[in-house]
Parts: sequence; C-alpha cells; structure tokens
Amino acid sequence: MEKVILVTGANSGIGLALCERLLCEDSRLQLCLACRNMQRAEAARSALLTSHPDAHIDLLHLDVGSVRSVLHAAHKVKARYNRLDYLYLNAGIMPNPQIDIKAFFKGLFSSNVVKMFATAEGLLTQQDRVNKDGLQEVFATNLFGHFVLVRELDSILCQAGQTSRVVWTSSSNARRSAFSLEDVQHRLGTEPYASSKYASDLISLALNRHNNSQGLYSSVICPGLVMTNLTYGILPSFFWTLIMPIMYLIRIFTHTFTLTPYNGAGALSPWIRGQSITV
Ligand SMILES: NC(=O)C1=CN([C@@H]2O[C@H](COP(=O)(O)OP(=O)(O)OC[C@H]3O[C@@H](n4cnc5c(N)ncnc54)[C@H](OP(=O)(O)O)[C@@H]3O)[C@@H](O)[C@H]2O)C=CC1
Ligand SMILES: CC(C)CCC[C@@H](C)[C@H]1CC[C@H]2C3=C(CC[C@]12C)[C@@]1(C)CCC(=O)C[C@@H]1CC3
Repeated sequence: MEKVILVTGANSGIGLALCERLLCEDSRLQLCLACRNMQRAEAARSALLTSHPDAHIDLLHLDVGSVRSVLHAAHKVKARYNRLDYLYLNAGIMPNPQIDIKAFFKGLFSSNVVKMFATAEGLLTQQDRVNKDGLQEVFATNLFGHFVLVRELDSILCQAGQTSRVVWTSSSNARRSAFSLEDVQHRLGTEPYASSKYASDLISLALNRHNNSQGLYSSVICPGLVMTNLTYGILPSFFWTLIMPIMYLIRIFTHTFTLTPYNGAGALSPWIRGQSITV
C-alpha cells in the first residue's frame, strides 16, 4: 500500500518544498495538496510533476481559516482515501507584521542577541482581525482550522494496526508569555502569531496524550527562518537579498537561519531529516 500524505498550504514556500522533498524520497506516495487557492494549487502540482512526472498528486480545496471549508474538505478526504499516513499542518499566516526597531537595536548590543535572532522575541507584533466565523484570523488559520481537521479525520488517522503522524509547522517564535488560557484567540494582545504557535505546541502534546494509544503521533517542528512569502511580508524581498551576506554571517551563531524553503522543509520529514543542508 502506498503512503498517503496530505500537506496544508502546499502551494508555496515551505509546504511546496516539503512536497518536493517527499517526492524525492519516495516518488510512489500519494500526495494531496490542500490549498485555499486552486489556481496556485494547480501551478504547484505542475511544478512538482515537472520534476516527478509519474507522481500521484491530488488537489484538495481547503481554507483552514474557515470551519465550513475544513468540514467539507475532511469529508472529501475520508471519501477519497482509506488511510492517511502523514498529515502536515503547515498552512500559516502572519498578517501585518511590524518590527520594533528600537527593540532590535537594543537587542543587538545585549547578551540576548543570538536568542533575539533565533526567536524574534520582543521584535515582532502583528495586527489581527476577526474572520467570517467570528474568530481571530491568526488563531483560526494557524491553529483552530487544523485542530478541527485532525478531529474530523480521526477515523482514518486512528486505525487499528496502523500508525499515523500529524506534523505541525511550528515556530521558534512560539512563546509561553504570548499565550493565555483566558484569551486563547489572542484577541487582546499584539503577538497573535507567537500565541498561535505556542498553542499548536500545546495541542500537539494533548493529541499525543489522547491518541498515542490509537496509533496517532503528533510532532511540532520549526523550519527555522526561511525566505518565503511570509518573511517577504515582514521585509520586502529586495531588502532580504541586500542583507543576505549578514544573514549568512548570523547563521554561524544560530542554526535557525535555514534561509531556503528546501533547507527549512528538511526538518519536516522524518525520512529526510538525516540529509545534510545544501545551499
Ligand atoms: N518562513 C519562516 O521563516 C517560518 C515559517 N513558519 C511556518 O511555516 C508555515 C509555512 O509558511 P511559509 O512557507 O513560510 O509561508 P508561505 O506564505 O510561503 O506559505 C504559507 C502557505 O499557507 C497557505 N495558507 C495561508 N492561509 C491559508 C488558509 N486560510 N487556508 C489554506 N492555506 C492557507 C498559503 O496559501 P496562499 O498561497 O493561498 O496564501 C501558503 O501556501 C507557516 O505555518 C509558518 O508559520 C515557521 C517558522 C519560520
Ligand atoms: C540585519 C537583519 C538580519 C535584520 C533582521 C531582523 C528581523 C527582521 C529578523 C530577526 C529574527 C527573525 C525571525 C523571524 C522574522 C524576521 C526576524 C524578526 C521569524 C519570526 C519569522 C517567522 C517565524 O516563524 C520565526 C522567525 C524567527 C526569527
């Protein structure tokens, strides 16, 4: 039986690079690209088929930020596949990021400088908004939609005699102090991204506690700082290109600067984790 792998947010950045790396490992697997924009999903599928012409790649419409879309997609997945070996919960957003320049220069000359570059602690805030479901958008997209997806798919994730894995793309920016049980959606704060990633770490622990006995294992993985649409939303791409030599210098001190989607995705698959980083 070929492995079935579903990746959310598979049409760009780390998700797309992950699909590429998974197919390099095993071109026979059944890959399902779950994306909110079908045009971008088609483009990603074509790109993957260029390097793996015989690959089995399906597309699934999924907007993780919409509960209705998640329920509909889960229904389709259960109708299409009778097993799910890997579920990569990768889709994520960081809307309207703002860098605290003062904190950056203060951190630069402090003993916390390496930690600052590795985690962006105290450097980044975002402006969140309420979505159509009445939920905070970052919480809904990065966490809640994925959680509903896992719950809805439990009949094919937790099957007797079979092991399934859920892998969350988390972040070194996840911070306990940004998360509060009294405000899980982070309605009141200015770090919804850090809060949502910390919450995904907690949910992963809870999933393990409740589902390991049924053969479902959950992990969280930070891909490191990677140049993608998400990071181009923080600083424009030309600026990142300009400071690339500095980034390679910083990389000597923090291994979290993986920089390319290919390198970032390397952390996400247990099959390819052993491979060396190439740039
Ligand atoms: N880049 C980095 O340095 C780091 C990234 N991460 C995490 O990695 C993951 C991937 O991000 P990255 O590749 O960097 O960024 P990209 O913006 O390139 O990729 C994000 C993907 O998620 C999709 N997505 C966003 N919102 C939704 C939604 N509502 N429903 C379905 N898909 C959605 C995007 O689709 P679309 O193209 O339609 O917008 C895109 O395919 C995220 O979870 C991010 O938090 C973690 C640590 C560091
Ligand atoms: C001179 C430069 C190297 C200045 C870059 C400063 C900041 C823009 C970056 C330093 C640490 C970075 C970082 C992220 C974004 C960009 C930085 C704040 C992330 C928050 C991106 C998304 C993540 O999930 C984690 C990253 C941690 C490090």
